[in-house]
Amino acid sequence: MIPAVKSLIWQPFSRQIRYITTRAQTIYALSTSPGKAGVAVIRISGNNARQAIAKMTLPPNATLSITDPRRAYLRYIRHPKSGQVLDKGLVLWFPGPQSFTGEDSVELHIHGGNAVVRSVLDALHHIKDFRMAEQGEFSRRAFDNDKLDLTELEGLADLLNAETEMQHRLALRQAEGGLRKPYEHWREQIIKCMATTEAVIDFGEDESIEDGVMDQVIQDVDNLYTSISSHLDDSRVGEIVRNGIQIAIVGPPNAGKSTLLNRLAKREAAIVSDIPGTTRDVVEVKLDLGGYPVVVCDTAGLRESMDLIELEGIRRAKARIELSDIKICLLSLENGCTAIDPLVRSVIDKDTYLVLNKDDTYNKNNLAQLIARIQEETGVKKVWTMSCSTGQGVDIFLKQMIEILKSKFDSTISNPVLITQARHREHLEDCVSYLEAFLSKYDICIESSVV
Ligand SMILES: Nc1nc2c(ncn2[C@@H]2O[C@H](COP(=O)(O)OP(=O)(O)OP(=O)(O)O)[C@@H](O)[C@H]2O)c(=O)[nH]1
Ligand SMILES: [K+]
Ligand SMILES: [Mg+2]
Repeated sequence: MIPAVKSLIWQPFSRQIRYITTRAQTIYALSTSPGKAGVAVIRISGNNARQAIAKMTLPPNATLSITDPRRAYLRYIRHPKSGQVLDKGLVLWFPGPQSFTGEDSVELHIHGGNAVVRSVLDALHHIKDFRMAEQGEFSRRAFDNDKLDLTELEGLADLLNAETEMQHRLALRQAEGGLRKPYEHWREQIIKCMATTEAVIDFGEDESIEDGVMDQVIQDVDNLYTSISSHLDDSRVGEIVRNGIQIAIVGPPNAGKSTLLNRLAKREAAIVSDIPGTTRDVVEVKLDLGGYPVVVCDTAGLRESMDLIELEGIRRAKARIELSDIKICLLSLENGCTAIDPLVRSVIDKDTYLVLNKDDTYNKNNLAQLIARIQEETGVKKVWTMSCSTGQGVDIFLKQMIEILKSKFDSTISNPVLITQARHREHLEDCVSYLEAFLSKYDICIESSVV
């Protein structure tokens, strides 16, 4: 056989064999994070997991005493070859399929010292067909054994990465099947419609196919089209909350943008100076604002410039502004906010909130008139005055910003199913376009048959 053809046939087959043999192995890993801790959990999963109990907890020639599933037994943990005691801890037995992976599993809860953990992991390596798990392998096995589907696995990964209350809520819902249930329902409906349509194509003239079955299919496809389209029409809230709400601080040079960022971050994240054009790169800070994950970006001051590096900074600022969900435009009260630079004007839109900074330098007599004039000129809904250097007005600003986030995202977050990944959105968009194509083609068929 030509070698290239042979390898084409052999390769997938050998990959398959490798997969089957690795599946037969029992895997183990530290499930808690490494480092000093009161307790560390080592998880073992696979056909021979129970051997770990026999080989690691008993003195030689003793009988196996761990019998009840999901019950904690306090035992000495020993080296399987030498019998040397490595630690004393809890041993739990989870017979498959009632375990996370669906396979026989064992958990060892030992002391969380580096040397203890390392010695137990080393000891497990001495049991035949036991090996260290690869990254994500426990979840992979749970998936292969139908314990979790892909959306639940993604939810689980998001749950582990969740840093704020909203991300936690969203991920928990998904990990518990929040997306699986509607997606599974839609899938079943689509398969039913396809099966009926194919039956009509193949046996349409048979008397066994009742009249009007295609009308029902059209109705079902129409309903599917409406539900999936409305699921897609969510202003991308799920993806925004999962990845963090992007807030850009924009404005002319020296307005105090970097001073505001540092105050929000409670550290010197960006350089502050009285030289206009100090910030060039986009400086990002992650914050938790009232449970919402937020990424605040400080950007270069917007103005006409001849300086090539400053121009590059302005280009980067504009690109980031484009991607942001919310903009905070800072103007300085130091010069009385007499005129707004056209470049700054051009980035102000309905998602922009205005902050008049350096309140401490301003004579407040005609502040109300000034705010009214700026609001009229820019059309922004909300204007705050504050002093980023003294902190005056910053707390009120933050409190009201949280209210704005709530009104923007809360009602949608309480929606039981939200798309959290771009991949889900792409597939759903494809699905909607196929349903649409089916509906429009079917219309043509009906029209031509009427003619
Ligand atoms: N009086 C007063 N000075 C402030 C206030 N906020 C910032 N400043 C000063 O204004 C100057 C400019 O501040 P920055 O934070 O560097 O301004 P920026 O908008 O980031 O400037 P660029 O990065 O150059 O665009 C610094 O000297 C700050 O100390 C404020 O509320 N009151
Ligand atoms: K500056
Ligand atoms: Mg700056």
